[in-house]
Amino acid sequence: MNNKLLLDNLRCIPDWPKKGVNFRDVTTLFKNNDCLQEICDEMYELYKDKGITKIVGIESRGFVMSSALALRLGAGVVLCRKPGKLPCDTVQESYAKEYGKDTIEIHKDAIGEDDVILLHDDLLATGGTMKAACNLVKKFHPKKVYANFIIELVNEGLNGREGFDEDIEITSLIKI
Ligand SMILES: O=P(O)(O)OC[C@H]1O[C@H](OP(=O)(O)OP(=O)(O)O)[C@H](O)[C@@H]1O
Ligand SMILES: Nc1ncnc2[nH]cnc12
Repeated sequence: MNNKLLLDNLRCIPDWPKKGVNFRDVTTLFKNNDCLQEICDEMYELYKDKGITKIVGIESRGFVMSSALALRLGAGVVLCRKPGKLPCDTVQESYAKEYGKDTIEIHKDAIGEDDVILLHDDLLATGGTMKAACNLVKKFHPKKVYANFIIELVNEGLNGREGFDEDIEITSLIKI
């Protein structure tokens, strides 16, 4: 069920960063402690029994709740970053974006075969970023991979949930 507190506090900016895009600005949830608590509580309920050992936060808005939830779950945090930002050896994955290509990367020693991974980002639009992150994490052969978003865009014809591997369990807190 969609959460009224979160929906009421989420700012939407029409035509940003370009005409036709309704930008869902999660910073208006992050700045509000009631919303932050609510997001953390809901995520905790979803994942408290899954044995999550590491949360992989996707740059940059995925970093915020990753660390809050990791502290609550007793898990670690791994940063999934845009290229050239991580200082040590990395494993990379490239993916197609609306215009051109992009790449994300994770430190080579960040994940092991015993890990149960929760990937987290603020928002699912086309799903390109998260599908690439799933492919990247699978290169480490963890025991299990989950994916979570605060916001899932379901009414814009983007079909972001399509194309994920079937073994990835996906959740979102609010669907718009
Ligand atoms: O489902 P998709 O179509 O891949 O879009 C979703 C991605 O786009 C946004 O990030 P952005 O690239 O704006 O990066 P930022 O968080 O660093 O601003 C958002 O935070 C997701 O990571
Ligand atoms: N509509 C949207 N709002 C916020 N972030 C996005 N990333 C991709 N599409 C977005």
